[in-house]
Amino acid sequence: MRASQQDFENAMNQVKLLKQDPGNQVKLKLYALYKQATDGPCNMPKPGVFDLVNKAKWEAWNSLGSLPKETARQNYVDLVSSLSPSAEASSQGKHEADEKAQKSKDIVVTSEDGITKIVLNRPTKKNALTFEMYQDIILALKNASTDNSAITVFTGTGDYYCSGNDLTNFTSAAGGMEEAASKGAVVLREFVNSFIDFPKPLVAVVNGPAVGIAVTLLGLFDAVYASDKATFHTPFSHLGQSPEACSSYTFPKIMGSAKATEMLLFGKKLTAREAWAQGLVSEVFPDSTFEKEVWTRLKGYAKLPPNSMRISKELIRNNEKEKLHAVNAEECTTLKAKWLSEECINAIMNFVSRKAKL
Ligand SMILES: CCCCC/C=C/C(=O)SCCNC(=O)CCNC(=O)[C@H](O)C(C)(C)COP(=O)(O)OP(=O)(O)OC[C@H]1O[C@@H](n2cnc3c(N)ncnc32)[C@H](O)[C@@H]1OP(=O)(O)O
Repeated sequence: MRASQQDFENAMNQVKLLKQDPGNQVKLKLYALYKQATDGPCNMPKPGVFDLVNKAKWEAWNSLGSLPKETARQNYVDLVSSLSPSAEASSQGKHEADEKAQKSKDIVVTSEDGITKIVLNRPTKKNALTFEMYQDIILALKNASTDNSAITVFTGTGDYYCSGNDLTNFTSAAGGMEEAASKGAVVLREFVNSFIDFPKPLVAVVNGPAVGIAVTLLGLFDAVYASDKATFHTPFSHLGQSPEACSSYTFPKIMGSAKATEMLLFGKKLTAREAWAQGLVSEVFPDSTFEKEVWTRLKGYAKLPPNSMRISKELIRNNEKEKLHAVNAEECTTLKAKWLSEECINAIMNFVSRKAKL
């Protein structure tokens, strides 16, 4: 299969997220493939003998000769995927990769009865998502996409499903807001991409209130089951932010633009029944029987022929995958700028200094 422009852009983002320096040889190879994929064969004059760095880069690029742009793009994507954290894990064996995700502090991953369960496990902070948790979820989804389970389910521990992005992601970053915003945009893009591309049925078991990105992501799930104690709140304007997880596209499509506006612009909080009436939730259950009813049902669904479910999902998702990736890219760029705005910085500071909650 040929790497698309989107795959290429994703790979470029992944490079920025590498935890380990891949070494100069690999970096030169990445540079050369990138130049070949974007500019074509090297026709620049060779740098002088004392310009060591640029000379090494030139030589790496020039060594690719007339390699076609598409092949260079594919080779770049392959090389990055062999370096990415998930690939690092899978190259050490699938079992170890699963272990890595399962050992994660705030995300618990289990697989049983044909269901891979990804549990947000930070109840003292209402399951707010740290940068580390975003990365762990990316890895857990990558593993779940190829494990033996038929369906994958997200849920939360404690009284909340998830209170959205951990607002201290921005205040505790060593390099300050600028660095946090740049990192945030890259992490967010890859995180949302992993939901757009997830190949198996993805189900949310919303055990309590959901806030921010925990709500917007639901537009990318295949089914959403909610306790009647759950609420759905996207206070982006209150936070000086803008929508993410493709909700600027999925929400108007799911509920119509008038209802989407109330949520995404005015921050209207919905009850579970309102969210059901607007098409965001598949079914609402009484909290007293929620767990029992939902898991019984999901265990039944997990016995359906997995390939058939996968192919049906592919038919549905493929119609708009490209659009979703484009929306995700645009939302991340917009958010990166918003995170550096006075409106947003003030809102986050007010939360952190305990002056404001939602
Ligand atoms: C990098 C990718 C970014 C993607 C962009 C995503 C955007 C979003 O998700 S926007 C939404 C962000 N979320 C919020 O604004 C929620 C903020 N939290 C609250 O307003 C409240 O905590 C609450 C309504 C969720 C719960 O209120 P309450 O029941 O009164 O409980 P506490 O406030 O005492 O919370 C307990 C504990 O948890 C901490 N906490 C809760 N949510 C967050 C959060 N989102 N970020 C950081 N910390 C959170 C809260 O500070 C308390 O901590 P302690 O004081 O240490 O006990």
